[in-house]
Amino acid sequence: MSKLRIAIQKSGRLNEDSMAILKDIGIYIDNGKDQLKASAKGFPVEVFYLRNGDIPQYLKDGVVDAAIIGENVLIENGNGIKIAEKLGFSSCRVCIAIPKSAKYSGVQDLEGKRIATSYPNTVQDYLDKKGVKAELHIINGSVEIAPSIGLADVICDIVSSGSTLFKNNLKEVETILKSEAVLAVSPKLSEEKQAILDRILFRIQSVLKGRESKYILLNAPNDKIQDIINVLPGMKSPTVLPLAEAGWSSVHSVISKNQFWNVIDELKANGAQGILVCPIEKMVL
Ligand SMILES: Nc1ncnc2c1ncn2[C@@H]1O[C@H](COP(=O)(O)OP(=O)(O)OP(=O)(O)O)[C@@H](O)[C@H]1O
Ligand SMILES: O=P(O)(O)OC[C@H]1O[C@H](OP(=O)(O)OP(=O)(O)O)[C@H](O)[C@@H]1O
Ligand SMILES: [Mg+2]
Repeated sequence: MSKLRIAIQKSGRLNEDSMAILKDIGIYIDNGKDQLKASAKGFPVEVFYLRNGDIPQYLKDGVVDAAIIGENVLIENGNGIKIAEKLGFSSCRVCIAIPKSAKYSGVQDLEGKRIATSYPNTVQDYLDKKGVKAELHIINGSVEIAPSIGLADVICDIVSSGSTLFKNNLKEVETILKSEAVLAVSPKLSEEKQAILDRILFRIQSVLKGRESKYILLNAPNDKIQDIINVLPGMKSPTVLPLAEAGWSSVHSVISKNQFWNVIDELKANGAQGILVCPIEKMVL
């Protein structure tokens, strides 16, 4: 039986979360140090440890079938590669930044400027769309230093917290795109491998739904149960169980992680007590 070849970043920002999601979907690998390829136990998958920047070419050539990769790298260099799922980690944006002291009134101010970047295709596409001509300088790292050493007037690089820009006396003036880690798929995927990928996608979706949800349990007087149910929609409908103490019930439900703090006051106002909020490992719908 053939195995699905999945590439993940060998080391860097995506490695740890990529390993974690594989583990959460039941793909266990013995990742000995310096191992570049490993077979999963009990599942038809082989994991390849590669440089993030090299992965698009491997996908295009069908050397690997799928990969966990930054969406920004696919936009830069991934024509024809499809995204099967957004994975919700390594969120960042690709931005244009200029020295803090420089004036900026719009994208036309980039005309004729020297722009240092590791993402030349992304920047060129953006400039073409805006009808601006500039000179690109391609560098592979420490892009933010370029203006202070006189290599460029402007940079285009990844921004997350903004602290690298701040430390280098730069300010963000344009956001070109937003990115997060994604599961990308080779255009050369066979039908047999598509079936393995479908099983993986189903598992990933269960893990992602679990990550964004919480299990909530609370106690409330019976005459308040309907009000509480109205606040807590749940997956289908909440479970209501009688407590040993007469006149009281326990309500169990699932709630979006982001909704919880918005409804907590309403729950308390409706007489909820002993509220427990627990993580959900997987959610199969
Ligand atoms: N500061 C950041 N915050 C959040 N995500 C980031 C940040 N910097 C990069 N990323 C995301 O993580 C991906 C990997 O970044 P990282 O710096 O680890 O590797 P790289 O040097 O771009 O690639 P390679 O594996 O080829 O060396 C980027 O493509 C981007 O999607
Ligand atoms: O907005 P921030 O939170 O400061 O993050 C942005 C920085 O993170 C990335 O660099 P990284 O640390 O990955 O170093 P690298 O250039 O060696 O890849 C990116 O290239 C920026 O320099
Ligand atoms: Mg980096």
